[in-house]
Amino acid sequence: MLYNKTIAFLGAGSMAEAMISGLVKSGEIPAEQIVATNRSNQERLTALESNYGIKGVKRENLQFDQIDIFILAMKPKDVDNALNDIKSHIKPNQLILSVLAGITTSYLEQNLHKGQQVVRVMPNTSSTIGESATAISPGHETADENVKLTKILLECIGEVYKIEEKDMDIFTGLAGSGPAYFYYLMEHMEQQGVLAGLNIETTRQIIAQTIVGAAKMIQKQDKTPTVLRENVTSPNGTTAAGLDALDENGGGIAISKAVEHAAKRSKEISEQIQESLLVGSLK
Ligand SMILES: NC(=O)C1=CN([C@@H]2O[C@H](COP(=O)(O)OP(=O)(O)OC[C@H]3O[C@@H](n4cnc5c(N)ncnc54)[C@H](O)[C@@H]3O)[C@@H](O)[C@H]2O)C=CC1
Ligand SMILES: O=C(O)[C@@H]1CCC=N1
Repeated sequence: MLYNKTIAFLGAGSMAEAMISGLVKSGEIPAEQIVATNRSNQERLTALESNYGIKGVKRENLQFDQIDIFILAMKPKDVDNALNDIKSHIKPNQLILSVLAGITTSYLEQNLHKGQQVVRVMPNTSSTIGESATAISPGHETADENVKLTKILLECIGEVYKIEEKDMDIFTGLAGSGPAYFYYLMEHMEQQGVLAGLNIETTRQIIAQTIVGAAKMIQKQDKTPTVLRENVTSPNGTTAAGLDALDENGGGIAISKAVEHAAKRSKEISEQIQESLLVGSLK
């Protein structure tokens, strides 16, 4: 289903690169069938070409009729310009995936053709190594075969969860932004390792393996995080001392707030974009 498809990334930043890397590494789609374009940074396109074997194409040279799947990968604030730009070049049956935080399928549908095939997608940067947790929510008129195609494509870069669009904000707070929370945690753990005299590289690998191990315990066993946490925690032992410090310093609340605020920001972006559309239509 995938092997003959051509894919164009509109936007060539971090997220596009993560997806390109994962797709190319998967071997499920030939690199030369992947195209990336951006506003004007030719150097960036050349780097993507040489690193992944894909084609970097200037926007004015993009052959829209040769593309099966477009992936919108610009910042949410640039979506208006991007949709205006592509609308006259695409057909309603061409599949548009959008990875933009907060941009709803309704918004995409309102700004593209009637019956436009759209799917909202939320990957994360672990796409780079095929380990993303990616959500998909199809548009109102998107055919089942296109949802299936989207799922097959995104399974090349990790696990795919089909969710209701109303849940996209919380998914973004958990998984789209999620890797950053773990990196933040790692930065702080690393500082302590180094402060105690460990070599930074060794410390980093120790922490990474600890996180991988904990994550795999959840994936491979039918046990809750609470049970697994309790198994680590000996009465009056080292873990209890660590967890007490987390509690005393608002660790749990901080983590909850991080997810809550990221989800809230995703919702806010939707509202702001929708508002700007309304203002535009009143002009
Ligand atoms: N970075 C991440 O971890 C994740 C990002 N996203 C979403 O991915 C999108 C991109 O994020 P990043 O890659 O981090 O941003 P970035 O700033 O690294 O890249 C944005 C790219 O879009 C290009 N661009 C802007 N307007 C354009 C247009 N009209 N046509 C073609 N290209 C255009 C820019 O030149 C740049 O190459 C955002 O909407 C974000 O919400 C979603 C999930 C995770
Ligand atoms: O920070 C952002 O807005 C994007 C969306 C999810 C992860 N990065």
